[in-house]
Amino acid sequence: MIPIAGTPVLTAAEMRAAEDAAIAAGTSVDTLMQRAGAGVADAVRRLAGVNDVLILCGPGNNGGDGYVAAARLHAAGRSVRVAASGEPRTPAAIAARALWTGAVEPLATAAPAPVLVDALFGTGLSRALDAETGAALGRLARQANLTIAVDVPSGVATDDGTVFGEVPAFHVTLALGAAKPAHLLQPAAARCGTVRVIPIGIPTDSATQILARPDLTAPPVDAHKFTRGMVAVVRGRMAGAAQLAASAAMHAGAGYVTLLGATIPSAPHALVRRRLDAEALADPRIGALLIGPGLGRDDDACASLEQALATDHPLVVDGDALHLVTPERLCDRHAPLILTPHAGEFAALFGAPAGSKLAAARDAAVRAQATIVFKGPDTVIAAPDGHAIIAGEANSWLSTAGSGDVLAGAIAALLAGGRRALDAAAAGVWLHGEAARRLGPAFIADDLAVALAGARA
Ligand SMILES: NC(=O)C1=CN([C@@H]2O[C@H](COP(=O)(O)OP(=O)(O)OC[C@H]3O[C@@H](n4cnc5c(N)ncnc54)[C@H](OP(=O)(O)O)[C@@H]3O)[C@@H](O)[C@H]2O)[C@@H](O)CC1
Ligand SMILES: Nc1ncnc2c1ncn2[C@@H]1O[C@H](COP(=O)(O)OP(=O)(O)O)[C@@H](O)[C@H]1O
Ligand SMILES: [K+]
Repeated sequence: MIPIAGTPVLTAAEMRAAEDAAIAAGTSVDTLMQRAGAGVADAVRRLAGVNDVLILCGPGNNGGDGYVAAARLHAAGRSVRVAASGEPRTPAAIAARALWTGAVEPLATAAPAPVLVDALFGTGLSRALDAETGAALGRLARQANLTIAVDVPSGVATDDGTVFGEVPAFHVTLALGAAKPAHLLQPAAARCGTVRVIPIGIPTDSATQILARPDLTAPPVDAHKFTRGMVAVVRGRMAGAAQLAASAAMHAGAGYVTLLGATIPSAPHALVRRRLDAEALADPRIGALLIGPGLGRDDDACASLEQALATDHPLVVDGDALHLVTPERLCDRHAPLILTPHAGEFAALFGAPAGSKLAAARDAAVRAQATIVFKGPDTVIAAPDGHAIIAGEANSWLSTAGSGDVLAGAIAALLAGGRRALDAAAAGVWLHGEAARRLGPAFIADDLAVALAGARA
């Protein structure tokens, strides 16, 4: 059982291709199923203790994994029963079924057990469970103390994270071979509980990875404020938003932060206030220019945005500014560019997302030739070269006004510090999530900005 941070994410088709490549190289489907079932049995043995186990087996290879796991648990002396929705239909699942010598109970009338293992459907699910199967799964899940899904909870769409009808929330999901988008994208991810990968001995490369803790070492001994990175934040109508972003940039490790468009000193005194003019924007030491938080959408906002776009600084575009640009206006910039839309801003800039959030973020990155941070309860970061990073579940108390401004400031600090755009965006999302995790419940965005420093440590 491997924790998923930093591991690859494969769609159903990519997983099938990896399995097919292993099969073409001489590993049989039955061997892969034995490895999967053995990994599941081992995990269940450790998680279930001495409690009785009920394994639900479906008609495909997910069900095959279930039969293998049942046979192995029985051989290990565990109390295990099997219930099925019908006969297995794939050759590998039929062979696996033959290894299980115990009874197979009808799913609809199966008695509950303290530990429920769902091996009904995996990556092959193409539509909603029939009403009887869905009801039985829901009933048995409610009556169990521990629920474990094999590969994915039955009823979630592997690739886009949608759910077909009612799907119980599992405690643990054992991803076979690699994590899939459904383990990270909502609403499916919330049904998965804790996700662990069960290796099945095949290479699983992918352009998509799960967010992992970035390298956040202290500045080198010879650092000075400008080598740590200078961030300039453009202030707009709602000054608080830009202040929050600037505070976040400071607490995320920028060496020098300036707020452009404000001249009256106020706390924090480390924040340098300057007029927004050509001279300030021409400062060659600016390592990242952030525009959008609280900018407004009036003529002044448009004028500020034009000024920012006329520079060749690395740029982070957030909030209102995302309503004032088009992908075509952005796509020929040469300097690094990061856009940080939430769902509404994404739709305004790129149109309603077609397909999964992952696919939509990737397409948007190509269209704007920018790194996209598509925010929400799940966050997808995508670069124009096709690489993508998905952040797992974050503290839902992040749903508070200004937390996006804090994220934009953190990303600007990491971009100014010299990271590539994708790395800066990923490190910013990680730091933001970690700060929220440390704060726990009901924090405000001001606290979140300050907590970035502790998260960095
Ligand atoms: N490939 C490999 O080498 C390995 C694969 N592994 C395992 O296999 C899993 C994928 O297996 P899979 O492709 O057989 O699909 P699976 O999810 O079991 O179900 C599909 C079956 O259900 C049917 N069906 C679909 N929707 C339905 C519905 N709503 N209600 C009723 N039926 C429905 C569909 O038939 P259909 O009716 O659509 O023609 C098909 O018969 C994967 O998650 C992993 O656990 C591991 O063992 C490692 C090696
Ligand atoms: N339910 C949630 N669970 C986890 N993170 C969330 C949730 N809702 C919002 N977030 C995160 O909080 C931030 C909100 O950003 P945004 O919507 O731009 O807020 P604001 O405009 O108020 O600053 C994003 O980083 C987003 O990913
Ligand atoms: K399953």
